Amino acid sequence: MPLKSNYLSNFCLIFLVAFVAHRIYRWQRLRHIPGPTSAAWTIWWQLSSALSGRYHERLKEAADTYGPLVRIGPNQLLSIDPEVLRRMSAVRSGYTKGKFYASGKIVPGVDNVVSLRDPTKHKEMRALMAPGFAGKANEGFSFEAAMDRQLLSFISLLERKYVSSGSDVRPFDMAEKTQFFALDAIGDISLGQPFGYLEKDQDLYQYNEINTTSLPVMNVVSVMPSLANLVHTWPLRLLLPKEGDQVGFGRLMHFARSYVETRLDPKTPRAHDMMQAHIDNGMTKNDLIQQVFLSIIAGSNSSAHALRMTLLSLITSPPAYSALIDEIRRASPSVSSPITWAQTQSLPYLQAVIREGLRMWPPVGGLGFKTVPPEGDYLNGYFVPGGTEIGQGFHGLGRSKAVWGPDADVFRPERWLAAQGDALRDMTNAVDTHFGYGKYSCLGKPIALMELHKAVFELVRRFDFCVVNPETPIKTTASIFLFASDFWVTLTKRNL
Ligand code: HEM
Repeated sequence: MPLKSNYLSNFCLIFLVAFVAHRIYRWQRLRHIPGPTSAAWTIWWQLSSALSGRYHERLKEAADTYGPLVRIGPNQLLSIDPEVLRRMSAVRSGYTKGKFYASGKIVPGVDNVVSLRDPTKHKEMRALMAPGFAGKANEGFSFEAAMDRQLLSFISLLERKYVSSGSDVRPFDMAEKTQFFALDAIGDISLGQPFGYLEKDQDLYQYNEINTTSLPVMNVVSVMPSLANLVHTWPLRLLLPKEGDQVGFGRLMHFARSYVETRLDPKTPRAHDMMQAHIDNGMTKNDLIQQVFLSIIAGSNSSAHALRMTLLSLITSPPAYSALIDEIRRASPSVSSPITWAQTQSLPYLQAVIREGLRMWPPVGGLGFKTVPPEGDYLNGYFVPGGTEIGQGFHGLGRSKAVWGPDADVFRPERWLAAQGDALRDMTNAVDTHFGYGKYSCLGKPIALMELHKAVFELVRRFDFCVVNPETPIKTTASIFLFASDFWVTLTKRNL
């Protein structure tokens, strides 16, 4: 018996020594890179920040304190340097997707373009998707016509139900309505039909409600990617949404499957939408189902948040708001209704507003870690060993005083009009990193930019907005995407 307990205590001792030695080894690998002290030892700093709902702000504070390359975990760094972000994702870069991307898997065991970490498979999937998202297909498949239909439907909803006049005051939550618009727009563009959010003016199948409660879970999984595999195993997977569910994500899964089966049925007539381009390009049924999920999740949360934060910034910045109204007033008689994408490109103040909104409020909160190639790399004066993971700090970059100057926290579209030459090019490159870059760049960027330019122009052309709660105009939470609620506004008709 004493012999047995001796074995056990020796085993425990060896385990403890090995554990401590491993921790010390991990700590010393990156000890030359500054960061919060506790972050260097465990992932608790990341996890507690992610759980706080203010992860983006905690990361920015860390970068403000420690510099553009900051250690946020035992093997994790964060970069807010636009050059580093571009270097990591450049087409020929040796960096690859980090473990973070496991959190992008939507259905257990099935990869999509976001979760695919193998560089060859990811490249092949992007090639399959590219024609559906490409500018040429945009024309052929009338992306702009679909966007216009849903923009007019959005305006019609606001005119029908929410115009205030005199003592008839009709406050409404613009956070919710922008989500409805973004969902119907991406539905019409990618699936050839809107989901009906704008027509019904309600959260169909509680999708939004469940979306906003499950995104924080994805956020935690993104900090602890091993959880992604764990939650997909029995018995935890019994808690995950299922196709038979009547609400939320399970309902979406059922919709995606039956929608794709109908589209693949030889009796279904050909359509003019992104899905048709994917079918024509030879995507499998499983890949097509993933496209439906991606369109809804990646295509609605980000655009909706960018739109609502740009609107909020505008209506709470009187000089910018009046300058945009002036530009719209001058342009109005000569542009179509809704304004075309091409016409928006001749309105410098509108373009400056959209860039400034994206700069200050990047809608993607997930860090999209990339793994440093085996030979290591030199970044911001530090040697970073191979295998280190580096996250993309979009919020910190958008507010970096080193990049934007001392007024980085101020919504001032004029900065885009004043800049010229190399300075303007650097600013544009920096804000563009909010869409990712190179081999990992956002495939929906042209759709998002079209949506933002058209919607801001047409909303401000028709309505005057006012926040209802000046003390807390909106509530936001950081997760894989930033999301919002309680953006209470009133609007009155404007005739330009
Ligand atoms: C303002 C709006 C948007 C922003 C800021 C944005 C930003 C991003 C970012 C940061 C990434 C990841 C880059 C990385 O992994 O390093 C991404 C990927 C992606 N986005 Fe967007 N996005 C927006 C709108 C959209 C829309 C409307 C769609 C349409 C469906 C879309 C589809 C995608 C897809 C498919 C990917 C995966 C690309 C890949 O892994 O190769 N996004 N986006």
